[in-house]
Amino acid sequence: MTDATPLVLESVKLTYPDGGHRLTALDEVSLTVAAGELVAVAGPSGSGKSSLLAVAATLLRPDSGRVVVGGRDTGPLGERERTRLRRERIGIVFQQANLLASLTAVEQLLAVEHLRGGSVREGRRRAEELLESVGLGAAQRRRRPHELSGGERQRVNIARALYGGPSVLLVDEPTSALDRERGERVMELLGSVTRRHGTATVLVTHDRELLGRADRVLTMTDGRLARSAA
Ligand SMILES: Nc1ncnc2c1ncn2[C@@H]1O[C@H](COP(=O)(O)OP(=O)(O)OP(=O)(O)O)[C@@H](O)[C@H]1O
Repeated sequence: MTDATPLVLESVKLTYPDGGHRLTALDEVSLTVAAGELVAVAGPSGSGKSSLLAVAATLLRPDSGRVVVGGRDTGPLGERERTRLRRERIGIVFQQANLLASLTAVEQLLAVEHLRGGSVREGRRRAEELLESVGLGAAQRRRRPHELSGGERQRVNIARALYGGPSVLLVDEPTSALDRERGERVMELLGSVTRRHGTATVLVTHDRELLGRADRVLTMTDGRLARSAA
């Protein structure tokens, strides 16, 4: 493990094809996130928030600029190395909890262990502990996604993202499917998870009311990132 800054984006530009032109989704975006820091990125629909996460997750390559994870410039890495880096360093929580319908909560996490080629017995203990730490009781840990509430599913999703011990946690609209109270509780959880696990966490949302738990709030407007006035 290195103690380099977990996540640094330097002058990142990302464009998509748009008819005969290119649409600029990220316009010279720079961002540094320290271990144990929760950064929230707010901004209207289409401003580039998901694109920011996709680039930080090394799922998309920027047109220019650098994405540095744990001190390592990801630009020169091939696809296989990027996949390994993601598996070892980056936890991703998508908008909808994309859990596998036939697996219990514990098994969702064990599926990650399986991908990593690790020990299932060790994995089971870790899965139980992580699920407990995000607030899921023993009975809930045995349930399949359709037997859990939206907030509980999102907790499973967060526990699964933490399973590999990531130094970077990227979270896309974690509360969009939840009512206000459950949304606030998930935000509270993300704050405590960030501190407990020491992750560099970036959370994007269009919901400004949920930003109170963040250490820093940034605003995305037309692909540009700026410190929020409020
Ligand atoms: N694969 C793609 N191809 C072309 N254009 C895209 C693609 N993905 C996103 N865009 C465009 O890039 C811009 C930024 O999109 P992005 O999804 O990053 O915004 P967002 O802030 O996450 O929006 P939302 O809050 O609605 O999820 C938008 O104009 C969008 O239409």
